Amino acid sequence: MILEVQNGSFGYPHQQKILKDINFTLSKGKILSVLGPNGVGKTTLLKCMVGLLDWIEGKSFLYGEDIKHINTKKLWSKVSYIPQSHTFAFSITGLEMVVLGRSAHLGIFEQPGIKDIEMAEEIMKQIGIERLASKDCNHMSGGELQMVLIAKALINKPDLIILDEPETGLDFHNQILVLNLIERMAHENGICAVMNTHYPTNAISISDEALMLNRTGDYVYGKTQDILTEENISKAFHVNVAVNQFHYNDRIIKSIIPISITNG
Ligand SMILES: Nc1ncnc2c1ncn2[C@@H]1O[C@H](COP(=O)(O)OP(=O)(O)OP(=O)(O)O)[C@@H](O)[C@H]1O
Repeated sequence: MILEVQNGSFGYPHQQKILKDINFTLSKGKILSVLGPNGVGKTTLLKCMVGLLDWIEGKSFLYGEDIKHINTKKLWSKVSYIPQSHTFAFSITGLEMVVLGRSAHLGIFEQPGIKDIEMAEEIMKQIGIERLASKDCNHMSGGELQMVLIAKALINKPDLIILDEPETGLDFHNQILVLNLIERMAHENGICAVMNTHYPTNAISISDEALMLNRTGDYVYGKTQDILTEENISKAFHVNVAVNQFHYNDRIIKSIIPISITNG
């Protein structure tokens, strides 16, 4: 077991709890999708699970060790976190951004060296984004930047990657690029991934497990196909949906289509 959350509850100061008694486990090479309506607490959950916010009650464990007791440097050498919004107040190239991902492995005053730069070049080559090495991150498209940020996460050689809405705002081509990459890093390289997503169809296409939050603070968690049902989605989002399944070449594809707002 790589990540485990036990009885996690959280609310921001002077506000009601938004996460109540969350429990889940994540094994090597598995992908967990977190879903739920806007503002329900998905980003908050990602932050709590890796100790960026403190659970009010409950705990997170990495390899069985309470995350609160893991030395920061050690924790961030095993975990990479890619937040949702990306704006940079300074000019930074794709290669420099990827090299920054090595920081958890460097000493406090240690500068990245030639080895780190070579590693960054290698990772960028592996995922097919060498062309972005000298491009300013502030001038990249959403899809290009997302791939650079995933490369930055991967150079850390993490056991767990947390991605907050990695495919939001990307066109179909870039969504597939990013999702394929997440799937490869998990299912071929054994890295665990937790991703927030607003796209149930994407969750169903790559994730092994799903956790869906709803506004009452309740949630459902389990195998993706058992969780992303018409009934569960309708309850969480107050929308009638149709879950379709069809064959495409030798694959079975599932898609989830929103139909109408539910009454009440
Ligand atoms: N630092 C904060 N202080 C107080 N309240 C906050 C803070 N950050 C988020 N919230 C509130 O907590 C709730 C959950 O926010 P969160 O960003 O976790 O939701 P989300 O499910 O990720 O939303 P979205 O799908 O819109 O990205 C929201 O009502 C939000 O306004």
